Amino acid sequence: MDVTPEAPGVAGSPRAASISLQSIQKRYPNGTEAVRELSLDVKAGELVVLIGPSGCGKSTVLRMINRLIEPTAGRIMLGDEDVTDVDPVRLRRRIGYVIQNVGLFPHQTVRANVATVPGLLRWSRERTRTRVDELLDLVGLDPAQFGGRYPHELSGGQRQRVGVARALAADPVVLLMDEPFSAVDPIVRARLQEEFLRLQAEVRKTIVLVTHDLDEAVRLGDRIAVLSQGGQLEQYDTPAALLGAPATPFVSEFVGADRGIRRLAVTPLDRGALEPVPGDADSDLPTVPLDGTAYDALAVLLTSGRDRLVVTDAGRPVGALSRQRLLDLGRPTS
Ligand SMILES: Nc1ncnc2c1ncn2[C@@H]1O[C@H](COP(=O)(O)OP(=O)(O)OP(=O)(O)O)[C@@H](O)[C@H]1O
Repeated sequence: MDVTPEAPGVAGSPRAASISLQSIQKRYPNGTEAVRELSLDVKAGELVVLIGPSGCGKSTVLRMINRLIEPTAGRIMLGDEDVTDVDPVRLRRRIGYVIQNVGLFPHQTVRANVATVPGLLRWSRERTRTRVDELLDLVGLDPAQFGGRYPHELSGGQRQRVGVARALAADPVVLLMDEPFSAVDPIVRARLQEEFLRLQAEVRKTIVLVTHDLDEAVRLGDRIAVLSQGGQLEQYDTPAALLGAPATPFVSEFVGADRGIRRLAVTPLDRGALEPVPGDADSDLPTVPLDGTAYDALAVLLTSGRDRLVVTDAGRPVGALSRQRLLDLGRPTS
């Protein structure tokens, strides 16, 4: 099993811990088996997305990790520590949690909201203040401008950023996010996702994120866990592998007919997949840089109306791609 127990954080930020769910189960008193038996390992610093149809148990899995829901069976490890029976209140101070409508306290300022967990941990006023300002900066909100505002004085996207800052305030080793971007419109959402990826590159937390949006899963996830009813794990793979080789008919169906296009967006332009630059190539063939994706290349072909392009590295041609070759790259192997 390829699990890193802990990863060093960057400049001043502490570790991120791996998560190991071992045969966890949740059966409600009314007999509903929300999660029958699920085992899942998340590496330290990895961003894993849980996706699946409504009611399949995604939120239940997430809330079992911070014990907002008590598992009826199974074991949960954070790094090397078995936290199955650790006091849930203390556990939650090590685990950030971001939900759909953020759940900011409406009568507290942005600063006070972000300072919630440092307050519980009895940090000094000065340490808290420094940390809160640092986090507001990190999520792209000027502390001087936004620190004293109340949640109703913010846009949806800004509230969302405060939610993320609050969840990161006490340097949690794990961040759990339940549909964090679904309450904002698609344009704000795409921008938040992009900013969030930049933030994650900086803080490198272990993140488990629930979504029902496959594009979001593909864009954000290092790995994606596809669940079906009862928290059954259908496939756990990188976005490219999931789209390229769905492991079960359920996954095939779930990722849908347009997975070829989605797959192109996560397929790098590999030198090995390129065709030779034709000797008679006319010099005005469109170009795409080698560090782009197959999707970028297809977009160039479609907008230029040509059926071949040249791939360049530092401005020099290193190969060619025909439209057919590109479409083959998006074709599943199963
Ligand atoms: N308190 C409860 N008592 C009984 N059954 C419950 C309870 N909470 C959730 N369930 C059931 O457990 C199953 C899993 O719910 P869960 O909220 O984890 O699904 P989900 O995949 O997150 O769904 P969605 O995408 O719709 O949010 C559902 O069938 C739900 O009806």
